[in-house]
Amino acid sequence: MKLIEAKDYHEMSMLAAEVILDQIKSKTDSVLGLATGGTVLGTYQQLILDHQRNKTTYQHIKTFNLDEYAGLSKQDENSYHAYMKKHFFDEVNIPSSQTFLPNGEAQDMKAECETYDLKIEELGGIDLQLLGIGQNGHIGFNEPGSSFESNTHLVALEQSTREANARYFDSIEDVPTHAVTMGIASIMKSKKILLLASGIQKSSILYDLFHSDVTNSIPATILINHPDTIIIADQEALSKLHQDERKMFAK
Ligand SMILES: N[C@@H]1[C@@H](O)[C@H](O)[C@@H](COP(=O)(O)O)O[C@@H]1O
Repeated sequence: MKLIEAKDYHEMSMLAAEVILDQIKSKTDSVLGLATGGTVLGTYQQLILDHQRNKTTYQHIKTFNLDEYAGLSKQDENSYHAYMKKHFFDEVNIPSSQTFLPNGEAQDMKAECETYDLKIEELGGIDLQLLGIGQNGHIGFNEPGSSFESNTHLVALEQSTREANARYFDSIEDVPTHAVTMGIASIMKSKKILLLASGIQKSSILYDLFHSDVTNSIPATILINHPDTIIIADQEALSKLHQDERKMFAK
């Protein structure tokens, strides 16, 4: 795991966009694993700005999102389908036939998950997976206790996760209780992983991430076993780590 320290949210987003653009430039038909949430919004904004200024093309890019709420229609403004369309897909020249998200309304969820994993494999696997991190250490929606062997599956969301995401909904009761998420094994198969963290609310989990052994009670700790993981975090998110520790992890 290589740590890159950013001054603030804006710098984190700019650095993250650079990593993604390097990937796209080195392989114009890259398969990108994408994330939702507040942390990655600025990164999408930077990619859109670059697309407008430099005409970087997404014509041959394929994308797979990490997760989707169960039971929300694609049109629901809180669905991750709607988030991706609004904040990224509609703003770059990516053909919609090349963007994939789990279907949270699938009748047969097991079949949906299997098909999703197969599709990723069929397109050659994920070259670069973008990740945020939950305050409880979840990646995607792999909550504490998730198996490291899991592929795409249906999960029950922790109350704390529903509370953290309630800010987007009218009330906590409206936050779905379940979601479909790529599993930890699916995420670990990505050739490269880019995890972003910003803000004081992520400082405790980042401290734990760098100090804890690999444990499924903090799912993100598995990332230390991945050969090519970059973490870009801002100063607030790193504020519980000593300067010397930050230097050590930056190597
Ligand atoms: N399922 C998403 C994750 O993919 C995201 O990384 C995380 C952090 O969200 P945020 O960036 O808004 O803090 O929580 C959500 O629940």
